[in-house]
Amino acid sequence: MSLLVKICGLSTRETLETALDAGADMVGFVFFPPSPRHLSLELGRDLGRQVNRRALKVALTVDADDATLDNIMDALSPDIFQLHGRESVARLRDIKQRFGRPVMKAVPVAISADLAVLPGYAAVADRILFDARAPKDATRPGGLGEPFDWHLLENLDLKLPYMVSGGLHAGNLTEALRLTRAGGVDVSSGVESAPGVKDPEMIKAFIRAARASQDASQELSVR
Ligand SMILES: O=C(O)c1ccccc1NCC(=O)[C@H](O)[C@H](O)COP(=O)(O)O
Repeated sequence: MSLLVKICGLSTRETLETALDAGADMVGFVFFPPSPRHLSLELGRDLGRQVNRRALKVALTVDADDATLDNIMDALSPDIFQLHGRESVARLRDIKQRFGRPVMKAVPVAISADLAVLPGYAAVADRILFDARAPKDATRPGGLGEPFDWHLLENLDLKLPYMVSGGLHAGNLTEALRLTRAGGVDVSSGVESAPGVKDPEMIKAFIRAARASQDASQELSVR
């Protein structure tokens, strides 16, 4: 299974094109007004068209109601909904049934007890995204550029596909993958020159590093 690479929080045509050209598997679009990466529905529609099936479109929301999700569905037609709030297992089930799209549930991690939510979510979600738990005074639950202790996932036994995120960059993603054995990596701050400002060279460097890590892991597995 090849490593999935997600570039999240894209908000311009140029940097979206860079991510697609560099081979991102997933491109994430944030619909959460307090975020510096928040997109209007109009921009989401425009960027969504630009993707043109070259990657999976991920719509990122936080405790969004049905009307908000309806609007995002109409504008972006996401391949995956990434639910990054306090959405319950029942809410995940509702969203899957209402929109007929896979859902990726973000699970905030700071201590091992944070993993207690996994059995419930794993019964409904299609994929899990492990992210660093945001500080209590944070203005958003993700996209903060801080890692969590990847050792917390060392003994994880999860049948569901999962990604690791939180403070990743080209220089640390290999270690994150080694410790977590995640099937994908997700990044936002680590490819930005400033909050919400994606850097094309950093995007390319991250994807190069992810592919190099994937190749090295595959070489080891065939020895
Ligand atoms: O990116 C945001 O601004 C954001 C806002 C609200 C909820 C989640 C958000 N991002 C979620 C992501 O999938 C990020 O890629 C993930 O948290 C990693 O972010 P970073 O640590 O900045 O790489």
